[in-house]
Amino acid sequence: MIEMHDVGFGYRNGAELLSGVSLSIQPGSFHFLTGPSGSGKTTVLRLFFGDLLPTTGRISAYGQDVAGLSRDGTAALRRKVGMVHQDPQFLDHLPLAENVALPLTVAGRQVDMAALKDLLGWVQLAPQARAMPPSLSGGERQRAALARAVITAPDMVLADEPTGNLDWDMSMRLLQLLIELNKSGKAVLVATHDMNLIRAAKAQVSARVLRISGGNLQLAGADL
Ligand SMILES: Nc1ncnc2c1ncn2[C@@H]1O[C@H](COP(=O)(O)OP(=O)(O)OP(=O)(O)O)[C@@H](O)[C@H]1O
Repeated sequence: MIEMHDVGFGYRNGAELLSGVSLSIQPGSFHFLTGPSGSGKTTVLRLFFGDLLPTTGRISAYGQDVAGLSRDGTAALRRKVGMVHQDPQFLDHLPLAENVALPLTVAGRQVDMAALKDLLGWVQLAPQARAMPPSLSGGERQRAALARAVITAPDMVLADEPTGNLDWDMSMRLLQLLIELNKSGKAVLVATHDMNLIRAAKAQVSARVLRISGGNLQLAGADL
């Protein structure tokens, strides 16, 4: 459904970071994206999210070239692709529940309060629904970001180092949520350098592990 075709990318002020990257994300698939710090994991996710455009090559989403999308088209793509950023940001003056519902409210869509309550329950944040973001712990922020990423019922969830600052127990809770999303049919793509997280996931789901190396993607070995 979302595909990179021979994509090259470099930030304006730097050398080419990615070259000849081709990757197809199929419905219901689970991918990990790994590689050293600075290799371009976040950049790949941002390209899939329509946040960056490739310098060369093409990204197609649902049969359409992402570079040709109008503003409304990009907004529509972002409702189909949920993104959990590495360091999720919230509007600090709004309670958690309103932050989670924001992708719907900014799109002028009705918020189904029962569904919002269920979603907060799913990420185990129902008691914090009225809490203000600055009072949340790191694990609560990551779970809130995941809830916000899936409130538009996307087909695909991108997560950038979602367990980066979490202890092992909280990392496992977050991983279970991602696995549940995948089992419900969503494609999941997780950028991480945590090999233990990848091993724990592979014990439960069939996941492909891709490594960025030399600006390209390679299938990681079976040793993981
Ligand atoms: N907005 C930007 N402008 C210029 N250079 C950038 C920008 N964002 C990232 N870079 C550079 O691009 C390279 C890849 O960054 P990216 O964040 O994609 O890597 P990463 O693999 O996700 O790293 P990490 O594991 O440390 O999060 C780095 O050298 C980074 O400094």
